Amino acid sequence: MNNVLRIAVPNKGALSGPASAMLREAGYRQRSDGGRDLVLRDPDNNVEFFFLRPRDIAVYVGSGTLDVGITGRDLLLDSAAPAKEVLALDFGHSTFRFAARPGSVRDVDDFDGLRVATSFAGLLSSYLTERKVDAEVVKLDGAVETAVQLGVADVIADVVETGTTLRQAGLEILGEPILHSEAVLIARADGAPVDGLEQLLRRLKGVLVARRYVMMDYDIRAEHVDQATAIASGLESPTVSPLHREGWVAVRVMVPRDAAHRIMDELWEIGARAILVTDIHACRI
Ligand SMILES: Nc1ncnc2c1ncn2[C@@H]1O[C@H](COP(=O)(O)OP(=O)(O)OP(=O)(O)O)[C@@H](O)[C@H]1O
Ligand SMILES: O=P(O)(O)OC[C@H]1O[C@H](OP(=O)(O)OP(=O)(O)O)[C@H](O)[C@@H]1O
Ligand SMILES: [Mg+2]
Repeated sequence: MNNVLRIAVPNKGALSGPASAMLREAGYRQRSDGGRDLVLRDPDNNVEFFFLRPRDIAVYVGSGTLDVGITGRDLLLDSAAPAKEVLALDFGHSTFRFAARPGSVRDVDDFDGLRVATSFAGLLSSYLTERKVDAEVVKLDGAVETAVQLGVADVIADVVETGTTLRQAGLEILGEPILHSEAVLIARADGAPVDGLEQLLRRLKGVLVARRYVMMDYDIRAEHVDQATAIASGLESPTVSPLHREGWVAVRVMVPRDAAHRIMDELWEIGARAILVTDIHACRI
């Protein structure tokens, strides 16, 4: 029997709900909505979940206290913990950006001598060093946008999702994004083997595919299959089965969810009929 896989999961905040939803879709036990358990055992799957602050997760995983965890790429880099990203999870997307009062500062290269407030001091300091900018980093815990108004900083560097918080604080984005972030699965940086990690990865990749793809079935005249396959080629290769109706075949193919309607229109144009789209509930690719 393998060792129990110990998985760190965000206990609150923007990543908490979506992380639990993804694990549930991957077949694991999770806390009920609003649940406050700190530890949850899932003996059927030989795993244990530890609900922790997302900012601390890279520290637990980096030190080897826990085997793997789900956190934000920005938080992982900010921690400088010896942990590495093993899979991007396609939720919790955000950018990490500079903002200031409109017209006050033009570019990062003009930051010398200015005060930049952030709750991601590690991430910001490495960026400023890399860009050879000599600015003062003001470390705050949150509500960073208010720092400019209160005169504590000239510029802020913070997480931006919709940009609403910045606008409400009368600030404007400045320069290029420092980082594009999303939720990621992390493990120890030294790549030491972890019992059960391969299975967890297969399950999470299965959820990503089930979310991104749909199954498409259609009937078409056999001589048009090559043309149809050029429109929708599938992950591997489409399944083609004979139909009772002479000269026709049934085709089954996975297509990207966001392209499904365009593909249906194009298939229809070349003579496909009875085109059906269904969700993929779960898969292992
Ligand atoms: N709208 C958002 N606001 C904050 N963090 C976000 C948002 N969207 C995605 N994230 C990501 O969530 C992580 C921050 O989560 P965390 O739980 O620390 O902060 P939070 O959601 O702002 O919660 P809190 O209320 O404790 O500040 C980061 O990786 C960040 O990139
Ligand atoms: O671009 P938006 O969609 O407005 O989202 C980004 C804002 O949301 C988060 O703040 P949160 O409410 O978590 O407060 P905090 O700064 O205290 O963490 C984040 O720190 C930004 O301030
Ligand atoms: Mg926050």
